[in-house]
Order: sequence, then structure tokens, then C-alpha cells
Amino acid sequence: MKKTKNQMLVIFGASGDLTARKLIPALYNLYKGQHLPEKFVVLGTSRSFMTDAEFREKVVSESDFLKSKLDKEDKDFIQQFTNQLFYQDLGDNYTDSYANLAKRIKELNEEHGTEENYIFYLSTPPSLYESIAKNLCDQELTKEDTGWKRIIVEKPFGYDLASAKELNDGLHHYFEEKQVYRIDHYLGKETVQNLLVTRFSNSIFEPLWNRNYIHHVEITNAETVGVEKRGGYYDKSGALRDMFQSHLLQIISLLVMEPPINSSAEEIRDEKVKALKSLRVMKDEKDILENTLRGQYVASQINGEKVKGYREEEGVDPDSTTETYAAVKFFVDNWRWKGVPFYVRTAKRMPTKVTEAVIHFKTPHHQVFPSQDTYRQDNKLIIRIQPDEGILIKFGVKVPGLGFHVEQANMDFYYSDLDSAQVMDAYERLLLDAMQGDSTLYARADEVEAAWNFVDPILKCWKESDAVTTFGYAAGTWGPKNSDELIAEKFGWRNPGDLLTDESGFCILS
Ligand SMILES: NC(=O)C1=CN([C@@H]2O[C@H](COP(=O)(O)OP(=O)(O)OC[C@H]3O[C@@H](n4cnc5c(N)ncnc54)[C@H](OP(=O)(O)O)[C@@H]3O)[C@@H](O)[C@H]2O)C=CC1
Ligand SMILES: O=C1O[C@H](COP(=O)(O)O)[C@@H](O)[C@H](O)[C@H]1O
Repeated sequence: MKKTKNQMLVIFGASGDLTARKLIPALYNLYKGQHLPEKFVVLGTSRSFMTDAEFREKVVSESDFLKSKLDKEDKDFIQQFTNQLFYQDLGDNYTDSYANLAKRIKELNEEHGTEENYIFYLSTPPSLYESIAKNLCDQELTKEDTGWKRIIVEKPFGYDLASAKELNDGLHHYFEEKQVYRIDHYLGKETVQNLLVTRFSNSIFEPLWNRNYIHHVEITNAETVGVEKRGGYYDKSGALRDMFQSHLLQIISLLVMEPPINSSAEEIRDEKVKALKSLRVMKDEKDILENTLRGQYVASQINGEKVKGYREEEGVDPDSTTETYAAVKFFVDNWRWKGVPFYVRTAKRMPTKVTEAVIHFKTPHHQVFPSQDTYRQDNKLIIRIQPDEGILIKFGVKVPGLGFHVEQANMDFYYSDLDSAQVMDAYERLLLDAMQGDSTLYARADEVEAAWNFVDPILKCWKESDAVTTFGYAAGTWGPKNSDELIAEKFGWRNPGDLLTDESGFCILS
């Protein structure tokens, strides 16, 4: 077990949604699980004025997770945990306020023995990231002569390739790359990490993991929710930036990469960068029109309840063409993947919440048994990232009785069946890694730039070309009617008949 040194976590944007909904609950779970160091404090900061006591009260009252625990045995734990939380406002006068912040950090460090080990977590609007880094540097809070200093940067990391490069350059003025932790919460998900283990610790999969045996790869990321309260942000972003450029390209890099020589952060990230660089960049409008599709949900009824269309959501332009559905087909130009199509889709307001990668293997070269067009004969490996996390292999078996009729059977593994199924929340895992100085599950500068390099031409064409349409789809359905045209495979996307849901609408692995 790695040691977590005494330290202070300074959260910028501490009065915001992410802090209350994700960061504080994750820190609480780390506290309860005894993963925090003996000497540890959290200092929240933002422009709003609050006392320490008000900050403690606010984060508990705004976290559904902590509120739900207040009546239970956790009550005392919550009290002890919140005693470690402090707050310092930044006001509007930056020069003075950063000097005050630095003073408070030094005082807390002395009082609590955090050994000048500081993590700065930037959970503010991204436009502030560089100026916060500069102010920290001006206050001499970035030097590592005594204690280490790390900076965690929330997504979105840039708006396009140029702005991501600019942000990387900006941060590198004040922090060395080894101090920068770019968060992508999908990398904190147990099942995403398990992609590496499935691929590289089993001799049964790796020999088949190439163009000789794989016919195509399909990835679905579907959410039932709409844009919720983030319409203002989302309308400038869209599904391709919000999900595909970050989370889905991370998953793709893990599926596509070559085996690393060992499991160190640099070796794994070197291979991920190579994988991202091998994605074939779409060059012209024709290519993009043929291989991408964008959609937007329109008003509908889900389970008898009226659901707003995207353009009626708060913060969204009523004439917006921003996509809430994005599908992309692409190829990977390297020895392993030559000619294997990848189909990826991501969307909001789908019938169920599910993220999964499906590896479709080629059918046998020679058909021994009678052709049965109505059955799927391809073997499939389904890696379910969420919910109902697990892995399923589909393979042909003989139907009992006369003749040789083949049907698909399942061989499965569910995380919930493990005795040690205490799966850490993604933010918990990632915060702990940063506290321990492990950046394996954080994106490196060149990785983020390689991801933008692939996405940039699509975004540009979607923005500038009159030939690009945003197709409507009724909220609660599987996307635009023509979405099956993109996936030029016999059985289309793995939906909706294949994706079973239980009574509560939970998408079960089958
Ligand atoms: N919420 C979520 O689910 C997710 C959020 N993110 C990212 O996390 C970041 C924070 O998001 P979220 O919490 O939702 O945003 P909010 O708008 O809820 O919070 C933003 C925070 O930044 C503070 N802030 C604004 N201006 C300044 C300033 N000039 N100086 C210091 N602090 C400032 C605000 O407080 P005040 O006004 O008091 O200064 C507030 O605490 C964003 O980059 C977002 O993209 C990423 C993934 C998911
Ligand atoms: O980063 C984001 O992720 C969420 C989806 O996360 P999940 O862990 O629930 O799958 C998405 O809703 C949001 O738009 C996006 O910014």
C-alpha cells in the first residue's frame, strides 16, 4: 500500500456544484475508509464570503450523499471530518486576496503540520486556470524546495486544439508537467481501469486483439438525463467536446494501445499517446459528412411524463444547433487495427443509462453449420463500464435436439459478485492517486493535445459547413432515425432489443 503524506488540499471554486456534489463526498469516504493522512486539511476558496462554519454547513447541506447520512451512524464521522474543512474568500481584489490566501495556507500548515505539501484543485470556470496558477506562483506557492506542490485541473481542458495548447503552455510557465494532474473522471472508474487488466493480464484475449480476428468495435455512452442545470456550459460545448474528446477517447486509447512495458504512469501514457496519434484524422467535408452524425433531443413524453426539448432548456439558445447526440465512425492507422472500423456514439436523453464497449469478432471463415441469418453468429466481448459493471462473452452453442442449430450463449463476470466489491467512486480514487503522487490515471499534456487533434476538424466542419444537419430525436429514444445508417454493419448498433432493462429501467448486462 502506498503511503499518503501529510498534506493540504486547496480547492478553488469551493462554493460551487462540483465541490459539494463530488469532491467533499469523495473526501468524506476517503476519511471514513482511513485513507487520508494523519495530518490533513482542506481549504476551500472562491469569491463568496463565508466563515469556516458556514462553509462546513454549506457543503453538508448541498451534498445529497452527506445529507442522507446525517441520521445514521455516520453523523459523528461527518462532524469529525468537517472539522478538517476551512474556508478563505478571495473577494474581488486579486492581489490582496491571493496574499491573504497564501497567509492562511501558511498558518494552517503550521497549525496542522501539513509539511508544506499542497494540492491545488481548480474547480472554477476554466478561463481562470492560468491566472490562478500565476497567482500561486507569484505567492511562491509552487516551488518544491520544501514539500511538494501539485495542481489538479478539471475538465474541459481547452475548447479546441489551439486553446488546449495555450493552456498547457500557460500552466507550464508556473508548474512542471510532473506537477500537473488533468482530471478525467472516467479514468477513475474501476471498469475503465479494468480494460488494461483484461487486455494485458490474459493470454486468451491479447492474441485475438487485432485486425485478424476483430471485425469492428462499437462503443455506446448513453445518458437518460438532459443537460440539467448546465445548459449555459453545454450549449457552447456539445456532446463531441463534452464526452467524446475527453472520456470516450480515453476509453478508446485503452482499447487501442499497444502493451506497455510496465504499469508505470509514463509507460502507460506513452502508449496511450501513440494510440491517439494513430486515429485517422478526417480530412475533408465529405469524409466528415459520411462518418459523423449529430442530433439534438426534442420534446417528448417519457413514461407518461412530459420532457422538455433541448432548445427549451434553461441557458440554451432557442435556435441552438448544438448536438446532444454525436456518433463517429473512424479507423486506426497502425499495424494492429488496419481496416477495423470503430463506431462510437454518445448522447443525452436516451432510453437508459449505459456505457459499454463491444468487441465484435469475425465470423468463422468457413460456415460448417447451415446458415442462420436470423441469429447473430459473431462472437462478442462486451465490456460494461456502467451500470451493472462486468464483462460478457457471447459465443455460439448447439441448440439441444436434432440437427446443428446454433444460438448465442453468455459467459459472464459481474463486479458485484466479487467478495471485495467495494468499488471506490471515481473522484475518490483519483483524489487519492493525486495525494500519493500517482499520475497514471490523469491525462498528460500530449495526450490531451492528441485527442483534440482528432476532434478539431470535425468540430470545425460541424461549425462551418452548411451541409451538416443536426437531426432531431424524441427525448427517450435511441437517437436520430438515420443513426443506423452510420454503422454499416448487418445488425446495426447493439440496441434497443439487445439492451435489456429491469423494472426500474436499469440497463442489465446481457
Ligand atoms: N459540476 C459538474 O458536474 C462538473 C464540473 N466540471 C468542471 O468543474 C469546474 C467547476 O464546475 P461547477 O462546480 O459545476 O461550477 P459552478 O459554477 O457551480 O462553480 C464555480 C466555482 O468557481 C468560483 N469562481 C467563479 N469565479 C471565480 C473567480 N474569479 N475566482 C475564484 N473562484 C471563482 C465560484 O464561486 P464564486 O462565485 O463564489 O467565486 C464557484 O465556487 C468547471 O470547470 C466544470 O467544467 C467537470 C465535470 C463535471
Ligand atoms: O463529464 C461529464 O460526465 C457526465 C457523465 O458522467 P457519468 O460518470 O455519469 O457517466 C456528463 O453527464 C456530463 O455532461 C459531462 O460533462
